Amino acid sequence: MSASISLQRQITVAFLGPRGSYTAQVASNRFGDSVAYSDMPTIGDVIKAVLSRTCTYGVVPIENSTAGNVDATLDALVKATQDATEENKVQIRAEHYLPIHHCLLSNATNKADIKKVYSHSQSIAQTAQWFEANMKGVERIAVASNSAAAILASKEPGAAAICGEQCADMYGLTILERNIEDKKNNTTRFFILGDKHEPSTGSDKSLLYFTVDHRQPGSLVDALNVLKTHKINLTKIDSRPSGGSPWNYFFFIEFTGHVEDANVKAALAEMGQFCLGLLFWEVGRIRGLVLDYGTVSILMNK
Ligand SMILES: O=C(O)C(=O)C[C@]1(C(=O)O)C=C[C@@H](O)C=C1
Repeated sequence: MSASISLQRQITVAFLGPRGSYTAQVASNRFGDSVAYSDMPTIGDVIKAVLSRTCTYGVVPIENSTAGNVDATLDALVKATQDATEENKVQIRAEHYLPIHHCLLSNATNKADIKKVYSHSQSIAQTAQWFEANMKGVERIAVASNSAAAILASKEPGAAAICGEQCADMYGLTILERNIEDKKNNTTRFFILGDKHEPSTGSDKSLLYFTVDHRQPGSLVDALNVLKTHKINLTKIDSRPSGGSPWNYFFFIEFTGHVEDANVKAALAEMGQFCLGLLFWEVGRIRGLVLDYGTVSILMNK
């Protein structure tokens, strides 16, 4: 066996399982056949597997074009940066966009026999109008993933799942409807996570989170204004409850640039004075994850 193959065999990729999830599809698109895969019951477990080095890489959904953020991922990324040590960190290695076309799968051969439908909460939200128009009043139950929903539907008469068509053969289900997503360009963005990031390539994105003094008028504007001064382009902003006192928030920002770029370094150092309550990561009271636009071959050569 060649050295490079034996090296690749040691690579393990964690994904939100069971087999057949969209996250599994992204993992397979990015890493192919020569790595080992490990399916995890929750998004938090995928991120923990990367942090603990049980797995080399992890794949998690971050947002959907119809239903918005996957909050479980944002929350678990915060937890991972808080649990990180100097040696063990989680970084975002790449992003991946997957068009999502949901099917309705069941043991039943007729939609009229379906009494309940399992799926991930994201997929329930992405098909809400279709259900209103076509299966009004049928109970929908959120479970940990779409493929977990397919397994439940395969064991229960009168149950169905919203999931990808790949689950039909895998779990012996019939495709009753295809393309039931409300928006035809429905797309989910995923992060590929690893233990470190690439050096700056000149075409990177970064994700930071921080909190500000909420009693101080303009504190968020002050923090963001630093990015403007350094000509850093914001691509996304979100907030989540900080988990500490009620009505305090973590702000998440994505911007084009890399933590090693001179203007980003300078901006983060300045932003520190407007941010509160977090331990230092690279600079200031800000924690950050660099989102590399690395290709999978770069990832696997590491
Ligand atoms: O990977 C899966 O199949 C999932 O169940 C997760 C998930 C998500 O959380 O966004 C992934 C993509 C789809 O947008 C719907 C659900």
